[in-house]
Amino acid sequence: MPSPDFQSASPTPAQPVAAAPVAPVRVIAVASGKGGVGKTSVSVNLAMAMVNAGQRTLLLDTDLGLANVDVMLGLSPRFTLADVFAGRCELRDTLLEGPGGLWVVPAASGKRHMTELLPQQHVGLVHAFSQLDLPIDTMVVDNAAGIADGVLTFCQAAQDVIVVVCDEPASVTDAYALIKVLNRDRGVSRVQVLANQVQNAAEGRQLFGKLERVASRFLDVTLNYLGAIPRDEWLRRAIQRQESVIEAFPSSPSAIAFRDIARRAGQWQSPLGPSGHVEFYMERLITPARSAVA
Ligand SMILES: Nc1ncnc2c1ncn2[C@@H]1O[C@H](COP(=O)(O)OP(=O)(O)OP(=O)(O)O)[C@@H](O)[C@H]1O
Repeated sequence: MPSPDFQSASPTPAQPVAAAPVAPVRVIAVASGKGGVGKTSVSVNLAMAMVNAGQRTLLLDTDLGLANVDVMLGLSPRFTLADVFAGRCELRDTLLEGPGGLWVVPAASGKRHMTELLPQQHVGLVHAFSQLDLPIDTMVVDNAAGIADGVLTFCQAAQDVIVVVCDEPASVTDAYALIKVLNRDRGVSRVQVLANQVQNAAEGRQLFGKLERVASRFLDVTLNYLGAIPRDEWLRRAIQRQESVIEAFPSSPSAIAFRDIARRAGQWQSPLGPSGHVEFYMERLITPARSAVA
């Protein structure tokens, strides 16, 4: 059983990190319910588009069973989250510097026990980020498929959740199941819907319409349509090259769409303060509020 306590991880040489910043960190969780719809592609390319837009960005892979952010970016992790949970290193030791200065925290693939973490270990991971002292503006969290406790905790702990759907009946029903449990069990009241692998713009809107009709009937949640990423052969080629499509083929249709999504995500209203639940970088939401009234 992995250690439930992040802070008790064995000491390793500290890596140089900058002084603690106080600005709030925008945390965006990417999830889908169904697997294989393109969550990791969205997380990697959204994060890269944010880096290109000048945002200091950290990409966290929480798919502890089938991690692949590092593979998609051609990175070779020395330590992963599995090592942190096993007490072999601290969270900061897993940090990798990716293309363009993108920070990456990789997960571990094929470690079966990593999918069996306790709820308090998921919460421990969320809190451990506050100790990183990494100068970032944005964090993108790539989640596992399904609606397991870890997915729900990481989505709840983010300020915004992007649910990725594609034009398959199971994708829409699983996305609805995820939104339902996030709303009813975790109090998530706003979800961004991103249609992936669409043939045209109308297909994306139709997918959103299907989800919105059921959600508005049965749930107390606001769904926003974030837009669509086209099915794009250039994206597949970029994956083969272990690069983001943003870097490999910047003028491809999917790269253009990702830049547009990143621009729109940058316009979302920031939270006015902590939500009162488990939350990434909670203290950075509190600090500016304090100084504002000082
Ligand atoms: N917009 C797109 N255009 C073309 N192909 C795509 C697109 N998005 C994803 N794919 C294809 O779908 C495959 C699965 O994508 P990805 O690994 O991002 O999905 P996932 O939801 O993260 O999967 P898992 O649930 O297994 O982690 C990719 O390898 C890629 O070939």
